[in-house]
Amino acid sequence: MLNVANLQAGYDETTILRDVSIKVEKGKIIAVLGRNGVGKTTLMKTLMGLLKPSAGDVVWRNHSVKGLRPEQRAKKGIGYVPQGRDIFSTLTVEENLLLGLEALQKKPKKDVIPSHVFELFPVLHEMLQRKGGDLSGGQQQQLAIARALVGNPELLLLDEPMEGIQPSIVQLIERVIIKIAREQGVGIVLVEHNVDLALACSDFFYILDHGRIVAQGDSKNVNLEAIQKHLVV
Ligand SMILES: Nc1ncnc2c1ncn2[C@@H]1O[C@H](COP(=O)(O)OP(=O)(O)OP(=O)(O)O)[C@@H](O)[C@H]1O
Repeated sequence: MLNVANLQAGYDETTILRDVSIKVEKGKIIAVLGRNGVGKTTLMKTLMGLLKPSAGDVVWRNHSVKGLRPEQRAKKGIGYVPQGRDIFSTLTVEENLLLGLEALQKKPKKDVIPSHVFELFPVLHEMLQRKGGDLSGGQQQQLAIARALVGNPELLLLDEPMEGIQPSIVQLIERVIIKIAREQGVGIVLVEHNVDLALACSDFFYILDHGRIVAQGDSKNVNLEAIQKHLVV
């Protein structure tokens, strides 16, 4: 589904990502691991089109999306939940969710939030009229993921969705990620600091170090000792 080949990207004159190649198959969860500042968010931004690569290609369903803007990529089925949630705090939960419809290729005649989103995150249904900014951190994170799901993505980019969230919500988000991958065939790229958590809910992992992929493999068959040197500070 997603084929990233020899990607190079960064900010102004600074190159951060070098020769990064990753693949994401339908219904598979890919974890991207690495210490602070190694380029995980830069990779996500480049996949979404917020940063322009200086070399390499991003191929989505057999077509390069390198020249497409973020909203064009969203319409092609790529959903993005940035680090730090990024919900609209002055809009209600319902208004935030309705914005997710903008990502649909064909907008429905009537603006309706698909009910499966509330099955995954029941608390959002109870809080439809509450302002986004008045939700707890965990609720805001659920709202951010739910808003991306309203756009019916086939690929979901999640940048540290469990960061700073209480364990029960972490478990809920983990269950949701696995469910949408297995049942809806959504491919997922998950950036996550907690190695145990990332490996437990992913199928395949990549480790970034200084902007390069330095290790990769099957998440269920990891030599933890071998990867530790890329992860400990
Ligand atoms: N807007 C920017 N302009 C210039 N440099 C940036 C910018 N954003 C990030 N960087 C730099 O790019 C490098 C990679 O940052 P990035 O946010 O991709 O790392 P990360 O692996 O996601 O880190 P973390 O785990 O802390 O979120 C860092 O050295 C960072 O300082």
